[in-house]
Amino acid sequence: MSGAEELNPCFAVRQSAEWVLSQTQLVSIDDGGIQQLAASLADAAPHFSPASFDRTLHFWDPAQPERVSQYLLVLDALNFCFWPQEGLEYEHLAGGLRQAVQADPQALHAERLATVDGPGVRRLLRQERPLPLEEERARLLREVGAALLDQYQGQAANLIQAAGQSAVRLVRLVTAVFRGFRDHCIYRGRQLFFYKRAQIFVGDVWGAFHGAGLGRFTDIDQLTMFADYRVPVVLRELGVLRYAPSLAAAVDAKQELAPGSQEEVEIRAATVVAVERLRGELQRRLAAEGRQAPHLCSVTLDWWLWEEGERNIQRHRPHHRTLTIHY
Ligand SMILES: Nc1nc2c(c(CN[C@H]3C=C[C@H](O)[C@@H]3O)cn2[C@@H]2O[C@H](COP(=O)(O)O)[C@@H](O)[C@H]2O)c(=O)[nH]1
Repeated sequence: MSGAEELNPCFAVRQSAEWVLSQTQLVSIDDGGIQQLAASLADAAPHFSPASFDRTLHFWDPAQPERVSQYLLVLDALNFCFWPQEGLEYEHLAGGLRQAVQADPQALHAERLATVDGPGVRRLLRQERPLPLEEERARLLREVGAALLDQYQGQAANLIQAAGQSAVRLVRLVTAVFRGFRDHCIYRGRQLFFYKRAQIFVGDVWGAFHGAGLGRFTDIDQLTMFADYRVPVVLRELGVLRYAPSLAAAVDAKQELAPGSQEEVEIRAATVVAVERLRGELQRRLAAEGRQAPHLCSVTLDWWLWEEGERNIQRHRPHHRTLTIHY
């Protein structure tokens, strides 16, 4: 491994996931499923674009890039573990925060974030009932507010600019500056990295700004997919991921899987590797057909898979359940 790779958190995610997959007993990747899914996506992939990012659900104002940046960092500081509350979904987080910023442009000012408490986060998202892990969400926001004030004049936009248009550098900065984004674990004596919220923040900045201005990155293709709890469901339903009977029974019975357990780690790692292999297969197919797919990358592939999950949410089997701040 070269020095540069040692510094590359996205490489660390790929390497971690590949290592886990070399040991897996509970989850396997069906290469026939990869081939089939790549064939079915060959017509859509050339149209993948950062511009598919939803600017109506999310806060967007072309005149306020700083405010958009602050919104996206807060969004992805809180973008985890909705499932303990029946009916609570990502759209309530994105939409609630958007309304908060539209109602009060200072709602996400770093000073406000640095002093927020649990009920304050609930009010920010316009939720009536206590949020899952509500005090943790408040602690994570206080950490973001304090660190922004300490190092970036309170502005997420300054943090983004400090990365010099490198997605890899921005993942490194986010995981260096904010403890809450350090999505890693020790498994069988090894440190494994997933960095889901740090990477999805970079993906969301790229998407919100349609790959221009603050959202311009020269290496966005370095990001991996975002190891959440939705995309594994889609890959399982599409015959790409196969669960051992014991794991399938636990997931389908909605039993909680402990963070860092073999079950949870194998699901997350296999999802990362499967999407990397799917991307490679799609790129090979399109190149062989002489077709261009300028924005085919793990980010746009991830978004397609996640939205495929949203489209089929009623019919798909349950997602795995891990109580965590990471995804
Ligand atoms: N891998 C991946 N995970 C994603 C997203 C998003 C939303 N991204 C939007 C922004 C731009 C794109 O166009 C997407 O529309 C949320 N999540 C994760 O899902 C879970 C919530 O699910 P549910 O309970 O159903 O709301 C939770 O862990 C959340 O962190 C994604 O894109 N990729």
